Amino acid sequence: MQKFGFIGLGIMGSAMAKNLVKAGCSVTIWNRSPEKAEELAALGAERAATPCEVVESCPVTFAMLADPAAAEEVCFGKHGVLEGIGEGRGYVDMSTVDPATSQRIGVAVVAKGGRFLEAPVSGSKKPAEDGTLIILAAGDRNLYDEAMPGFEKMGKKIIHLGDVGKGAEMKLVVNMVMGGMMACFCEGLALGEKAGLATDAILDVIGAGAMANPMFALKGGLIRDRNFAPAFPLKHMQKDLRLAVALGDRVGQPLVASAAANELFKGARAAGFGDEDFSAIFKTIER
Ligand SMILES: NC(=O)C1=CN([C@@H]2O[C@H](COP(=O)(O)OP(=O)(O)OC[C@H]3O[C@@H](n4cnc5c(N)ncnc54)[C@H](OP(=O)(O)O)[C@@H]3O)[C@@H](O)[C@H]2O)C=CC1
Ligand SMILES: O=CC(=O)O
Repeated sequence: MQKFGFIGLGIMGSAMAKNLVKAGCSVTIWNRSPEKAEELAALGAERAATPCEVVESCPVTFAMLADPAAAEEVCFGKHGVLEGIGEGRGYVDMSTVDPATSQRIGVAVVAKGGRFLEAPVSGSKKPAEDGTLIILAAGDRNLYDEAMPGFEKMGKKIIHLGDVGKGAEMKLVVNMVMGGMMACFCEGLALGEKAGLATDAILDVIGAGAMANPMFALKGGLIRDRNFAPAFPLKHMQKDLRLAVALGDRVGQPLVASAAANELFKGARAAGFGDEDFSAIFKTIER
């Protein structure tokens, strides 16, 4: 039986870990808020008391955490990953973070004798539930091969992009595009509604042409129905835009539209919509 650890059981992590358990893997889990581990424990996952305990007891551990601060706390904090990682053990951080955070974690894990891979994912709650994520791995090749049986239960497309940092960069590029698209989409819907056009008619026209895409098809109806239940929390999209804009600074790429989208998402967070779906940017735009 394949054995994996899983740290971080939020919207994404709980669905991903569930797919490992359902596929018959032995999975040891930890989440900061213990109640989120209950459903998985009922399905047969083993609970650990700390991240340290998870990595100590598993050859390969996956993590899916909110942001750079969370990823660092779980790695460097008391009873964290670094206290348990030993010779040859693997740590695969699937959280969306900036390349520098990922590299810091990777260097520390390797210094303790462990192996490190970053593997952020593209695809939201439903693809996580369906095991159809796109996994953007980078780092230790042997660990990539060893983690593959786990990846195959979580994703439909798994790629290795090079050294640690490249997976994070790819993820930030993709999500920056997604955030900008959502902002423009919501402005279009709000403009159309104020001009007296029916939302269904706008969605129908967009869906029939070159701009048709699964995100607009899914989110369009939910925005029309004012359903902003979180699949991808708005606070995480703003974090991704912030990190993408910082990457633009670092490499000297102007990001005029994306910086504006970041400001919109910052405003939506300040308005209290951070825990709603990122499509709740519509509520800030329509006011
Ligand atoms: N939702 C989505 O559609 C997608 C999300 N992502 C990325 O995946 C990651 C997880 O997203 P998602 O599951 O939606 O987010 P959630 O907010 O649902 O879950 C975040 C997880 O991080 C944990 N966490 C936060 N802070 C800390 C901390 N200081 N110490 C320990 N654990 C902490 C939370 O623990 P607790 O339960 O205690 O709060 C929880 O397990 C993010 O980086 C996000 O950007 C990537 C692709 C799609
Ligand atoms: O990060 C979000 C996603 O849908 O991908």
